[in-house]
Amino acid sequence: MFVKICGLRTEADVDCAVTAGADAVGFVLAPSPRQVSVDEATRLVAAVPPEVLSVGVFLGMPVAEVRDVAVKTGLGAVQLHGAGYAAEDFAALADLGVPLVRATSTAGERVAVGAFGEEMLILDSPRAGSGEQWGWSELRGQTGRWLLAGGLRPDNVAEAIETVRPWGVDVSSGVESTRGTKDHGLIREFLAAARP
Ligand SMILES: O=C(O)c1ccccc1NCC(=O)[C@H](O)[C@H](O)COP(=O)(O)O
Repeated sequence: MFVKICGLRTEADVDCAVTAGADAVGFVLAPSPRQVSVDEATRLVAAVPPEVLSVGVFLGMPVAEVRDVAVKTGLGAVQLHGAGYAAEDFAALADLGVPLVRATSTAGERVAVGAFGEEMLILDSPRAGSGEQWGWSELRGQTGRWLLAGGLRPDNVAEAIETVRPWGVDVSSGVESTRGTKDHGLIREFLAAARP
């Protein structure tokens, strides 16, 4: 089970997630209680070992700017949120050689782009990063490399995996003590629950 822990803001967060076994860590470069600056992201990405994917999360930033940030920070993947990005935006980024991940805020927009060498998809809640659950228990037949996101927590992730059988899972709110502040115990609990 591929596990992404998103919204990390400190080196201690990165160390905790990596040590607990996360396959990917996310840094939010968009308005959010978890937002980090480009300089902070550069410092955090440098703390991520090569076997763990560092994902930059963007919402609406012009793709030329996303490209510059990806190059400057050394991000391993770019997660473009929302429906505002067109196919040509991905083409503009593809020559970066940076895997692209497009998150969709509703199960209806099943947009997948190349990532991790293969197509990848994140099916998220209508309000990304909100901690809100959505109708993922109704999801059937989704195949390929896709992550389930939206309202996951240590106490529901095992059931979500059993019900929906995703390729991976992605969490932010469910491993926080307060919005924007990661709880390292919850990060460890989530990873243990996702991989019993
Ligand atoms: O996490 C945010 O604050 C955020 C802000 C703007 C766009 C996307 C954002 N997060 C994207 C993620 O990948 C989250 O991990 C995902 O939406 C799950 O969030 P949560 O329901 O809080 O676990």
